[in-house]
Amino acid sequence: MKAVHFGAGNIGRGFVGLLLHDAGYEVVFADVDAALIGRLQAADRYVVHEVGPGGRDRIVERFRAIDSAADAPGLVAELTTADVATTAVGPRVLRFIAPHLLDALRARPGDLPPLIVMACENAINATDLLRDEIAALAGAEEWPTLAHRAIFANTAVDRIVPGQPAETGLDVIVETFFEWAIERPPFGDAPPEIPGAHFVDDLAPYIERKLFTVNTGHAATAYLGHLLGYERISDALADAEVAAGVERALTETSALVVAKHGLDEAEQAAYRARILERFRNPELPDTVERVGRQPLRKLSRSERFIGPAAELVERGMPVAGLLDAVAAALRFDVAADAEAVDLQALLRSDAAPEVVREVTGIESGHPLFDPLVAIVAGAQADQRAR
Ligand SMILES: NC(=O)C1=CN([C@@H]2O[C@H](COP(=O)(O)OP(=O)(O)OC[C@H]3O[C@@H](n4cnc5c(N)ncnc54)[C@H](O)[C@@H]3O)[C@@H](O)[C@H]2O)C=CC1
Ligand SMILES: O=P(O)(O)OC[C@H]1O[C@](O)(CO)[C@@H](O)[C@@H]1O
Repeated sequence: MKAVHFGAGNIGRGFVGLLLHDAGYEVVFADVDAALIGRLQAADRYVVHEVGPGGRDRIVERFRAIDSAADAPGLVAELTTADVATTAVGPRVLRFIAPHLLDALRARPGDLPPLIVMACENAINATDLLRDEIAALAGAEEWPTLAHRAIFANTAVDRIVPGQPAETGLDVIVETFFEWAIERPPFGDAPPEIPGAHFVDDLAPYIERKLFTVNTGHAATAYLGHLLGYERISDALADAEVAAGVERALTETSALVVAKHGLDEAEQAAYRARILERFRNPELPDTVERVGRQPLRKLSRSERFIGPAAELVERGMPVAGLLDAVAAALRFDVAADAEAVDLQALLRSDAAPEVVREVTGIESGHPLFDPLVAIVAGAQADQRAR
């Protein structure tokens, strides 16, 4: 069995690659980072170090690696005969993966079972986005002749894999916890065997609960923590003010997922508490800059802040905690982060209502519009005063 995995970064090596390896797949890592691919090609194993209670070392072997920028034909040849293709590259990179998958589906021999495609990104229905990119490239005439050569399944992935210190090389430090939920219906009666993953009939409650609890909470910790000058996530959450701000935002998103998906309120409260414990793990060298990275993506319409806030106000439910986190995100001024730089430039150049439309996708007339305009105007005033 062979799996081609796009993105040999933190989640690629520390989570998806590990679980596919443990499921018996030969993993072929594909990445555009030539140096990283070179190191993987030169190695015959790497270690995933789980830190925290019960953590142990896990060995990954039997992998190969291919430079997807330099050797597109080689990559397509690997994909053409693969059983599984996964990604962990970031939702905005999926469109660059699509052409490779399209070429592989074109070349796929008719006697092979469909290629299983799963995007493992922090985004709702990321695999559907990838499929739509491939279908658009193929066009309305060709796509129906190719679609049956692949099975597209959405997934929700959860494991904190922080930025890695340079001295660890290919090895990866991860938390012990992980969850990989995969939607079952695309597979009919025969889902692939991936111990460690679980198959669910309806992914929506899983992905929304995960994105609007883990990712809302983590990013809120990063933005509120950055505002108070913290570098590490665990230190930020030890601050009572940050912890209270995160708790307010998560109380709101919890109310939404409970109301929308009929989740048990006590169970959701326990899920939330467990997650905060994970963020507090002092052995995870995680930073507010990594967790807050790409604020424009995180402030976009269906993401972890605006997505739940929009639904909450539409239901007449409170959003003050989420709005405080958004206000902090607007002050995430980090020179090394291209999106943070763009966000600060936008705050300097555009009027507040325009910034709200461009960044959050919320239009005037929506009940969230005026509160967001006020928050943006506040961030602009702060910026001018700095
Ligand atoms: N790190 C974490 O704790 C978690 C991350 N995720 C999600 O996983 C995805 C990846 O995140 P990380 O692993 O943290 O990022 P990362 O930056 O460590 O890894 C991404 C990798 O993708 C590669 N890449 C970029 N463009 C590419 C392309 N066109 N083709 C092939 N490879 C390409 C990069 O070179 C890099 O090695 C993101 O969507 C993130 O939201 C999800 C859950 C947890
Ligand atoms: O690129 P993003 O969305 O910040 O993804 C990384 C996030 O995913 C998580 O691992 C949660 O699963 C967080 O640790 C981390 O902040």
